[in-house]
Amino acid sequence: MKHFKTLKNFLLEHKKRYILGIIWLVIVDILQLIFPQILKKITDLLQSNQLSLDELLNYAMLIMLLGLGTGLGRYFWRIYIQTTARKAEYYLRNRLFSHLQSLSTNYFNTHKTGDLMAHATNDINAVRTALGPGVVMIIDSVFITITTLIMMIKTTNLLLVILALFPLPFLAFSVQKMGKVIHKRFRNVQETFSDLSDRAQENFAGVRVVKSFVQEEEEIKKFSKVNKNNFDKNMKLIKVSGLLRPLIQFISGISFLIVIWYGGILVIEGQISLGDFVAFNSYLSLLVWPMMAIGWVINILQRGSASMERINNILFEKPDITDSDNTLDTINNIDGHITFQNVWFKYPNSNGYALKNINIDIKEGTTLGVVGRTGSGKTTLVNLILRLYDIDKGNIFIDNIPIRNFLIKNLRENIGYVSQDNFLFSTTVKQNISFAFEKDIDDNKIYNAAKKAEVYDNIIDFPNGFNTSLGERGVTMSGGQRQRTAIARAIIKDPSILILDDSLSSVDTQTEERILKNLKDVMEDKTNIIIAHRISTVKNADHIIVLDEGEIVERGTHEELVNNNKIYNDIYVKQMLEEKIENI
Ligand SMILES: Nc1ncnc2c1ncn2[C@@H]1O[C@H](COP(=O)(O)OP(=O)(O)OP(=O)(O)O)[C@@H](O)[C@H]1O
Repeated sequence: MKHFKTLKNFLLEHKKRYILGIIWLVIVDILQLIFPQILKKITDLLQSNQLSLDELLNYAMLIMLLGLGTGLGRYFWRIYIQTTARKAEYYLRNRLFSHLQSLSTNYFNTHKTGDLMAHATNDINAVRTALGPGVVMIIDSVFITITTLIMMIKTTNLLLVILALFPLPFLAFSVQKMGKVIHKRFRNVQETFSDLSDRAQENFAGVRVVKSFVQEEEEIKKFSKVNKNNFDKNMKLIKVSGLLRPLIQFISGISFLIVIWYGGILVIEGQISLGDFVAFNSYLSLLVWPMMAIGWVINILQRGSASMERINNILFEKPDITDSDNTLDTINNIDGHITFQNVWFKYPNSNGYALKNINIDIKEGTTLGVVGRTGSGKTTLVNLILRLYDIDKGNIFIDNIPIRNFLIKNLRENIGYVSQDNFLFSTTVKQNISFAFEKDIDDNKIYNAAKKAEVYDNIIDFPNGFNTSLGERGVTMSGGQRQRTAIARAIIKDPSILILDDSLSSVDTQTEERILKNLKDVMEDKTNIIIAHRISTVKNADHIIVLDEGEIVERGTHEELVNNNKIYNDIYVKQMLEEKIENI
């Protein structure tokens, strides 16, 4: 149970609700124990012909009141305990999500999204079940077992109690064992169901690929296989879960059989009254539930504890990239002078260096162009400026201050980054462009950014203009439209440093020219880094570097590099030729 320590503060804060819930639970149990005593009284009075109609009515009223009290009590303990368990679930899920947000990029490279989703759903559910039904079952079953046993002994004799209880531990044992198997099989069903929905979802999302490759039949076969797997796992589950109830009835039936046989003899011999016999049976049926509950609760607590341990493993994970003791939280504004000094960088879990001995000086207000073959280290270079990763050797300075001395939040707020994947959220176009702002901002600012990024005309053609939803339930943007929306999202921040990572690759050369012309005044007072495969994108940069296998192999202006006659010129000549062929 030590894993639940993480919830110590939450539980202390909510202990009052738990205590109130437990009080109601005990009240319900006590009321349940009175019921067999009334039955005993009625039976004995009936047998001796001493019960008047009025008295019978009184007893009936009493039974009704008891039922009402039990119902009310059950409602209240549910309100106190179950709602607190739900609160714990809410608290834990929020805590897990905000902790995951604080973890570094590399954590998400090494952990599968599906696993993280499982922690956020299955594991948190298991913890909630332990804190809700788990707590109730333990207290309820212990209290009811002890008190019922006392009442049974008081009502009849010890031998009858021992004989009647003899089969019940088997009940607890079977429920515990079968519960384990049922849970395992249920998990298998859940897994196959998630395979099933993954396959269906992928197929609908990739319907164009499926149709263009004429793979419909093949996909139907594959789906049918996963569906069959789910069906088989469900069958396996039903085989065990269907057995549980008859088994419980069988084992408890043996107890009742013993009571009827031996208890009957005691009544015939006059050692106990008929009322005692009826009350005893009633107590016995009260005991069946706690015996089952003990079996269940062992599994629930074990599962809850294992899930809490898995959640703790995430909660105790420390982010790799953090603010250091030398952080200067007073620097809010960055001018944008970026210096790389003998920088070496290797990705975690990777053998070779992705960047080797990089030296660059990008003066504020200037533009650096970065070209190079795919995999040469261009994106890695900007990842380091954003501190998505920390360098292994050398120094990176911004405004002559080591990059680690900036608050990460301040550093990133001063950078407008258009990433290569141009990820957009499934919200409206407006919300995507104003993503960096917590509050609503002036619509004109959004329109202006969209105009600068040359996407305004496309957006106003969408069904709801800037309020159009994107993603599965909205419009699907073309690659070029996505790129330009991502540019608008970055420039609206008016950052000191603007980074465009291959952000104009999906637009034609004329649109590219227009965007660059529009961005000219945006870029004028900023430090800009433009990564591109196309020379036309970077040719006007103040300084261009060529990366190859993590090293800077050429540097200079466009004219200097063309005259150099090396990699840059090769790419340039090839692209000029391609353009000429296209224009023929
Ligand atoms: N998270 C990562 N873990 C390990 N290696 C990585 C990771 N990201 C990139 N790399 C490797 O680092 C090298 C540089 O990658 P990078 O993405 O910087 O190249 P790039 O020049 O931007 O390529 P492209 O033009 O295709 O975008 C590549 O060999 C790549 O495989």
